[in-house]
Amino acid sequence: MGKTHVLAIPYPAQGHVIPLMEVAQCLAENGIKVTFVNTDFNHNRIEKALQQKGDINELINLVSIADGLELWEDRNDLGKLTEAMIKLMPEKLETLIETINGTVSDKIVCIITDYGLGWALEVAKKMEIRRAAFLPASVALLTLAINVLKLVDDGIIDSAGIPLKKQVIQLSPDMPEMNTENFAWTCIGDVTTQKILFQSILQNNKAAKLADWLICNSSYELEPGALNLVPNCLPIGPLLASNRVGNSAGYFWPHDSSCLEWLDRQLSNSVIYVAFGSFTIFDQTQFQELAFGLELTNRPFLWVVRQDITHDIDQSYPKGFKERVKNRGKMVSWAPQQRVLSHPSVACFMSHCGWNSTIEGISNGVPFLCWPYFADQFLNQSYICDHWAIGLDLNKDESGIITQEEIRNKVEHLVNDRNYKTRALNLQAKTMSSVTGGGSSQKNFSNFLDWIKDN
Ligand SMILES: O=c1ccn([C@@H]2O[C@H](COP(=O)(O)OP(=O)(O)O[C@H]3O[C@H](CO)[C@@H](O)[C@H](O)[C@H]3O)[C@@H](O)[C@H]2O)c(=O)[nH]1
Repeated sequence: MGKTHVLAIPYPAQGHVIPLMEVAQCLAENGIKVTFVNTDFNHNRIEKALQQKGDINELINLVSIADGLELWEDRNDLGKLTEAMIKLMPEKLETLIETINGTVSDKIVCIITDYGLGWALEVAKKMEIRRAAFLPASVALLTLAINVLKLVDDGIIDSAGIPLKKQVIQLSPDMPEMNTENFAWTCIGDVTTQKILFQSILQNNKAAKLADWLICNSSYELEPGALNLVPNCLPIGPLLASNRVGNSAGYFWPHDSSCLEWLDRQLSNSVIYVAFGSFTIFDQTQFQELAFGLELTNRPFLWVVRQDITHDIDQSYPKGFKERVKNRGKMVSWAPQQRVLSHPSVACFMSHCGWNSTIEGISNGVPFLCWPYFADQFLNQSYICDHWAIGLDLNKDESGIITQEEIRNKVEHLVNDRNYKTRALNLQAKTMSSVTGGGSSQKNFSNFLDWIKDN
């Protein structure tokens, strides 16, 4: 008998590919064959960045389809990307499935798609294939998304998703507050982009009704309030490579593992880990101020400086910066983040608060310094600072800059007040209980697996 075969398709962004790849690895470990569909653009960089073939289970087959943009077009323009994808990808996906099913005996029995690609659920429905949606972000974000029409009715946003006034809302007392200015779609790009993203939320909400399963990278222990509002959303997280024996995969840039040896040489609980995910861009002034701030802390730091973190080709560090910080500072262009955060030398995490970074920090009991950039990151910041109280936010001065003194002061505050670390360790213990010893996420995953196998 052939193997059970599923197709997994992530939204084409780093924070979406990595956790869905983790789901795929867990399925493959349980004997499921997975066809993992990236966009051509991401497929090429993932293949290039892959360090060891063994990092991806051999039951996972990486394939790709076009995203509808030209090679040179800006994929960080999410409005443009969303429009291009919806025009071309449904047809490409359908053809891909037909081709696969026409050539192999073990036909695709189920599609697992990112919640943000509702059209893939429609394709699956049309082709009479069973379907699951995967949410790589917080369940709090999902509750916001599914309540957007109520927000329109309540006069909080207009029918295009634009806030009618600046205000703070709370969907449940057991969830963080949300500022209308920082709704996931209102803090991205220009108004045109925001309207496109809002329309896409409406379409995805509608398509989600076609899903037989909705799974997410969270846990009941972490987001009880939000999960109460969406009982059909089943958490299977935290999704981490360390839950199995293996490395994370699906990263867009090669990991520079020299930082692990550097971490080995640092004192326990001493290092500031600084990383802002895959989208954050700094202007030159802020970039330099961050460098000065790290210098001013007088503490060891590991800083991920992506090649595209500023618009300047030549990221210029302040004059003499590297000579002054010497070995106290380590800069890499991309780190094996999950392994870095589990290293005993790491004291705190200066982060953009992407959901994966948030989950990875929590799972290792690391307190945060929050520096959100866009999308759901402000909501995650509220979770971290106000709701779980495991971190501090970095505030801008009147000229809109996070100054070096602010960085130094907040680092000192966070590291010297042991309550942050204590709460972070407590949250870690609670959260990790869901993926150990038959915890709730393990049970959900096991039920999900049974459903997939039952074809
Ligand atoms: O040097 C690095 C830095 C990051 N990572 C990994 O890259 C992923 C980054 O994910 P995330 O922290 O979620 O950030 P983004 O890539 O910015 O993720 C996008 O997708 C997330 C999930 O929807 C959203 O929460 C974010 O706001 C959105 O920007 C994580 O698994 C990290 O471990 C590395 O491997 N090496």
